[in-house]
Amino acid sequence: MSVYTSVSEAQMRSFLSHYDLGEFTNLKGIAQGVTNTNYFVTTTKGRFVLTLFEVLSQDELPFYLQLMQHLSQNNVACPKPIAQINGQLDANLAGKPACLVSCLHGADVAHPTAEQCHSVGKMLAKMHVAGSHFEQHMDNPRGKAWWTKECERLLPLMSYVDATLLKDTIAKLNAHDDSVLPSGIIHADLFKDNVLLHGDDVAGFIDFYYACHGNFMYDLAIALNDWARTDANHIDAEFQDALLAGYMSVRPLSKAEQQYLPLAQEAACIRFWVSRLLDYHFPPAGELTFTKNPDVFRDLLLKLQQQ
Ligand SMILES: Nc1ncnc2c1ncn2[C@@H]1O[C@H](COP(=O)(O)OP(=O)(O)OP(=O)(O)O)[C@@H](O)[C@H]1O
Ligand SMILES: N[C@@H](CCO)C(=O)O
Repeated sequence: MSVYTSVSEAQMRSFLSHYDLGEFTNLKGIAQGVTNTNYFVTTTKGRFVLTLFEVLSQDELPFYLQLMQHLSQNNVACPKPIAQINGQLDANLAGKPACLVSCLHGADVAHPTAEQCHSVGKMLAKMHVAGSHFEQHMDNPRGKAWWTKECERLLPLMSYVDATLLKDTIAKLNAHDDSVLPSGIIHADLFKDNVLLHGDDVAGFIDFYYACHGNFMYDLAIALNDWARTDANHIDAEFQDALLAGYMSVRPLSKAEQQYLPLAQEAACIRFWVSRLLDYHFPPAGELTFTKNPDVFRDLLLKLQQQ
């Protein structure tokens, strides 16, 4: 369950008085999701999603909401943030930073088809193109500096073999100059549970809260490592090709980007192997997350390196 913060109808009615969304009709907690509290809110003007942020601070919210606003205004499928009557996108409810966004008609899928992978690739390319004229900047909070620092506390807790794999791969990635590759706003967490699909079409990307600046191929690699990964934990060539073809139908990849793909996929493995190991060994106080299996990305990394 993921309604960590309860909201009463009276609180909701008072909250809605700051919006031009008609009268309150219904409030329903959303069971999925791990980090934040989410509700479906229905008013006489439609259905919306209310998020109460359990980790992000009020100051951090405007970047992500303005980014989603920019992307949705540029035909990228994602929720549209709803502004208050005073124009502000971020709000506060029950003592938590909060926002209302449009409700998308779709659902996430655990086992996508090749057609769905194609659509996701196409929408990711549209996002990269549209993000290139978003004027704000955000450094990647989970980039090279982060994994280099964080691996120091993980290495002593790992087997010799795993620690060597982690250390050597990080050294290889850090030695590679990826700053010359095309870059811009990336989603940086485009796993299957962060895309709502409607049939073969993308209803919307959600969860932009790791979005930042980075190279596009790395973003594509994060998506490939989840969308094309089978239950047996290997990359399915048909799904990978479909996602890449969808992407390239909007934004062709340069030769340098194509050559970088295998390394980008290793980087994407390291990013999530490290964050999952940190969640496992050092669960944050007031624990809200449940740990996803870190070994998946160690094993995928090994397979990629053996190819
Ligand atoms: N704009 C939206 N329209 C429709 N449904 C949405 C929307 N945003 C979120 N949802 C639903 O709420 C669920 C939880 O959202 P989300 O995955 O963003 O949770 P979170 O806790 O904020 O993030 P995470 O689980 O990645 O930590 C989604 O799986 C989806 O079913
Ligand atoms: N998508 C991440 C969790 C959220 O960052 C993972 O599967 O480890």
